[in-house]
Amino acid sequence: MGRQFFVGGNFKMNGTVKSIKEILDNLNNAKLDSNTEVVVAPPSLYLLLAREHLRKGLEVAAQNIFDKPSGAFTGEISADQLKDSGITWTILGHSERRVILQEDDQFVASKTKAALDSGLGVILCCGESLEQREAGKTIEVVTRQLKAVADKVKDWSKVVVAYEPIWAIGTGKVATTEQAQEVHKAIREWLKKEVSDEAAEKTRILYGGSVTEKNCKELAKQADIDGFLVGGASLKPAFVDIINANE
Ligand SMILES: O=C[C@H](O)COP(=O)(O)O
Repeated sequence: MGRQFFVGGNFKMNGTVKSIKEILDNLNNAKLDSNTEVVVAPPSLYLLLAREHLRKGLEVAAQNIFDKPSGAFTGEISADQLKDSGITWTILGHSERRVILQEDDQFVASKTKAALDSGLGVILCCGESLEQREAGKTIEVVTRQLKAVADKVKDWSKVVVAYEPIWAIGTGKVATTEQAQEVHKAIREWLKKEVSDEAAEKTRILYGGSVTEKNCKELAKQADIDGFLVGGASLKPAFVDIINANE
């Protein structure tokens, strides 16, 4: 299909100056598939360190932004500030923020619009809970999350969708290749129907949830899996093998 493979490393709230430099050095010194776009997302305190330390061609993402450009918003960071610091991507709508910090679809959509308006790329996360999956509501939940964004954003050229079933995140329970491909295909069909033919053809759809160097190759073979958003394994040297899963 010609979509460039994309692998994001979401460090979440992990790392120290020392350990993050070690992870970045490991990437800097590795032979990485030149056809794969690589983005790492350290905690916000370490974004500049990552930008300064990472070799050219490897990009840095924030794990979140606020939807206003500047002002009295204690503790928040804007898309413009990220751009100013050489950060080119942000993750948005991660389930940990949706669930623990109670971010709703509208807020995620508003932040996605703010990020895109400022020229950032967005890794837009979606995914269902185990309860929703067992109730047969996976596609309904995922498309509802995406629809809130589509209502505000028409140009999806800088959006990468990350499908992350909540029950697979950090649990060691990876979705089967069939489960993942089924949802990715449904997301692509939804993009065709609700956004555009072009968005359906070009939007990368990543899988996230207990991806490791062991399961990544099978997942990468699926027609609609265009890469991964990796949590725990992105902190380990084997992250390189996941980046190279599509070789
Ligand atoms: O953003 C990454 C996902 O939440 C996956 O995390 P995990 O690879 O630790 O399961």
